[in-house]
Amino acid sequence: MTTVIEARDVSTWLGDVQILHSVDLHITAGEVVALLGGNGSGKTTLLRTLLNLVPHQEGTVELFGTPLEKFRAWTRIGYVPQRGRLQVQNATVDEVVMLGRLSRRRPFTPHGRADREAVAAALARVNLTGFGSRAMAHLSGGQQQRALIARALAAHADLLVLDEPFSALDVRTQASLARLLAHLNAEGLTILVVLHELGPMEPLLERSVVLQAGSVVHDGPLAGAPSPEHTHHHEAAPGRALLEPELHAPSAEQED
Ligand SMILES: Nc1ncnc2c1ncn2[C@@H]1O[C@H](COP(=O)(O)OP(=O)(O)OP(=O)(O)O)[C@@H](O)[C@H]1O
Repeated sequence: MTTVIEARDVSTWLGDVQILHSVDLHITAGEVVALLGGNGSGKTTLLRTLLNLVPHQEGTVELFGTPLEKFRAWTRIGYVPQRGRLQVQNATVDEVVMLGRLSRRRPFTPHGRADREAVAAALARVNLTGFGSRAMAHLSGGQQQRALIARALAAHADLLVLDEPFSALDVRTQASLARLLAHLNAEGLTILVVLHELGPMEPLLERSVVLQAGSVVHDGPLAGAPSPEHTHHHEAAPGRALLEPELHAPSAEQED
């Protein structure tokens, strides 16, 4: 099995504060793994550490078998950040998806037919054909997520890393996004996704990793655990029990 992510004993400080404590994470090709945990438990920091967007002070990270410090094949990884972090509101959908092609091209060469075809094919795969000239700001939340996934597909990414892609999406949009991710996984894409609740991803998930205060407190299958929507029992699988306070808290975001 090809190892996609191998993190060992990773600790990350942001400023003076230690956020991640000796985190281990192993993901192999073709897996769908959910990263769960309460607010501030370090999920985003872990993603950003794995992608070398913040430095880690202890431990080792390998991506596709290459140490992070030496890893250059960034087109293999598509990162879909939290929507609040999206800084491309004024760009058109075509421009955003074309960003996925930038790193595949030699510097300063204009994009050619192959790039335009790759963008069109990626938009078709996420069902956004015809949306290319629209501004990102004018898309719905679900369509924005699809456009960002298309950017990764245009780059021919093998690994998709998504940070709370379902937040602020209505239930129907969540379900259709989950179907898209299932489809892409069936085609071979490995998926690491930060989730606040399992929701429509549950059938797709083989494994969950739960962070609490920057440490991994659960890493294993979801199978057999009672649904979080139907239980308050703390004998539920750790991956669920730890999420319960948030699952049952009213969420303003979901009223979007
Ligand atoms: N630049 C920073 N300097 C110091 N602490 C930070 C910084 N950025 C985030 N933190 C803290 O790190 C902790 C982990 O944050 P992180 O965003 O990784 O958590 P999270 O699990 O993704 O949370 P959420 O579910 O709310 O998005 C939080 O306590 C946060 O306040």
